[in-house]
Amino acid sequence: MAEASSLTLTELLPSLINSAQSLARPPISNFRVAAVGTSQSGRIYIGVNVEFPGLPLHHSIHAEQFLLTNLSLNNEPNLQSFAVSAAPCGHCRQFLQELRGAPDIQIIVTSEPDPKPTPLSRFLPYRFGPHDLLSQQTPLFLEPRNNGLTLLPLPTQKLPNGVCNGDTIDMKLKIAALEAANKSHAPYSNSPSGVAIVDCNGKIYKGSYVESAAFNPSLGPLQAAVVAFIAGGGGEYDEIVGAVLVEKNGAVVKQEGTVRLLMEAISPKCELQTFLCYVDHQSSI
Ligand SMILES: O=c1ccn([C@H]2C[C@H](O)[C@@H](CO)O2)c(=O)[nH]1
Ligand SMILES: [Zn+2]
Repeated sequence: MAEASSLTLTELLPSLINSAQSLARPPISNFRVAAVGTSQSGRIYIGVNVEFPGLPLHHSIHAEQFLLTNLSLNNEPNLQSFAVSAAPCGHCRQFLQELRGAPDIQIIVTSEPDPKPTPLSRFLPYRFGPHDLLSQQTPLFLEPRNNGLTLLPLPTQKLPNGVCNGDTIDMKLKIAALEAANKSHAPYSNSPSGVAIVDCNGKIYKGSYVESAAFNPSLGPLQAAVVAFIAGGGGEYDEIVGAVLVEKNGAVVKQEGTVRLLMEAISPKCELQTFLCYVDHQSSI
């Protein structure tokens, strides 16, 4: 499309915003936000906002967070530029800092009178970010990582109340959740986690927890799995019939309670099981 209209990929992105907006799920605000971005691979990804009635607003997914999660699900190594239907909020400007080279990401705000690519550094000068807390060597979000987690319990491990390591849930779902936890970007708390959900057709969607250096804009693992569900063509949330959360034994950040809360709000009949995992130091990078 870009070639046919003699545009660069970045210049093409605004023309995709309207159709992407139709995928937003904002039953509280009725305000549809779409973000459409491209990576160095030249593929184009969308993001939309998602709101959950019956829960506090901080459970919402912003369009820009959806876009970054979508890039991660597709193993894209970076985000070059994106168009967005309204100016990115402070929370999203902060969340974008998790990417290496964040200041150079080009943003086009299509609601502006004269939309043109503007670097993120103009939207958020004096940035606080991963460089304030991590060493240069720590992988950032979208960079390859393996948290080296395994489901094998230590022989002396006693499981907390309500958590069982039984085998009633499909092994495939459990392995998918472990894979998601191994990809989780949680360098600030060292508490990676992942969720896998399965719909009534047996299709599995994975979501990895993503932390922000500023903590509050972090995105939970079930939110990330919901992004995979929507981006993967999922319909109503009550089609989600099974879910597994994998989180680290003894982690300082725990997801169980919050994941259960969100799951009960979107698909009350869905069975959710939590499994603890352990670090295998030999396989972590
Ligand atoms: O940068 C922003 C700002 C707002 N929203 C969404 C969040 C909520 O669903 C709605 C109203 O704030 O718009 C985004 O997706 N991105
Ligand atoms: Zn935002």
